[in-house]
Amino acid sequence: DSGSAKTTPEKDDLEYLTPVSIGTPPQVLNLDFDSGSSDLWVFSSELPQSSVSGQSLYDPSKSSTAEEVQGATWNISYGDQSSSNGIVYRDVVNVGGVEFKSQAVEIATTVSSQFTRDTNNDGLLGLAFSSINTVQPQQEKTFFDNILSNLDAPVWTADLKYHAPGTYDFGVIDKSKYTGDITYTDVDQSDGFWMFDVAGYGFGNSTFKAAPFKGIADTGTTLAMIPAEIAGAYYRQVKGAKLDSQQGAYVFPCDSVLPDFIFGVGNARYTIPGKFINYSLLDESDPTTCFGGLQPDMGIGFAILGDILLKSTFVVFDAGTESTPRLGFAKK
Ligand SMILES: COc1ccc(CN)cc1O
Repeated sequence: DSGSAKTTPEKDDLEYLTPVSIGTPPQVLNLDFDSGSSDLWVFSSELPQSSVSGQSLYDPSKSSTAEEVQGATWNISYGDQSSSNGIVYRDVVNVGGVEFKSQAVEIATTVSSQFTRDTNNDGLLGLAFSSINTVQPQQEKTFFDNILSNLDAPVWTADLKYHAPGTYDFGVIDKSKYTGDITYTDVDQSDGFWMFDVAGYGFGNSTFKAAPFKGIADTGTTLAMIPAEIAGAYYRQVKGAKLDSQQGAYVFPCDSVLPDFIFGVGNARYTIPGKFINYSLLDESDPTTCFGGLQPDMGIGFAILGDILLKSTFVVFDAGTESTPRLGFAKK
């Protein structure tokens, strides 16, 4: 098997939403594919109306193939302090033509306000490792883990774009989506994430600094949260940039010309265009102050390489066969 699904950015590339068919007849929900978590959960007919503001709802009672997983519950919280929880069904799930007949579909009975306010986001499809799936008492597998043995190649790929639709592919590495070679690097999955070594960094006219740091490839995080000293050095190159203490984030004049940010994987070097790092207005009411796409990580011990970084490359999430999982990066 192999398949391809179009993924479409919300405003400012806040997140990328991908249509997923669930149940019989198919109910299509737009989910946020998240390589930083491992639960497939959806807005559902079991939610109180006060928690729903336009999202599409999965209703298991309308699916002839839905089966409740008796006694199973889930409860998840994310880095941005948002959270959700509920109960579990199994049903057929189809992503870009690749189908799994008994995927755990975690239906929300509670969602935090950030999700209620996120009106086009109907839930998340986790693509980190199944070891951090939150279903109890019996942990469930991610969609990728479930389909892995049927895929032509043990991979999924992300081709996210700046302010434009991209694709998530399963089971195939599409040569038309990248240029040059793919550079692979080993993944340490012990925390359940796609964690790898960034070989170093550079920006503007500085020379590349071979100062490795660990990071996770996280399609479900908007920005790139990097070691604080690197973020500080980057924004010192931007006239008028400052660390907004209230936000704990760097802001700068919107007309700033931001330097490109170079990151290394192995011997390869990739460029995040400065344009991507001029992420958005800080506040719709102030057109002069903008918010950076590179921000300091919160000292959690690893960087969170989200969409700002990922969208500048073609990324292969490779489960490996006998060997360890690995990540591949290519220019595009
Ligand atoms: C509030 O919205 C979200 C919270 C957390 C994640 C996962 N990083 C994705 C979201 O769309």
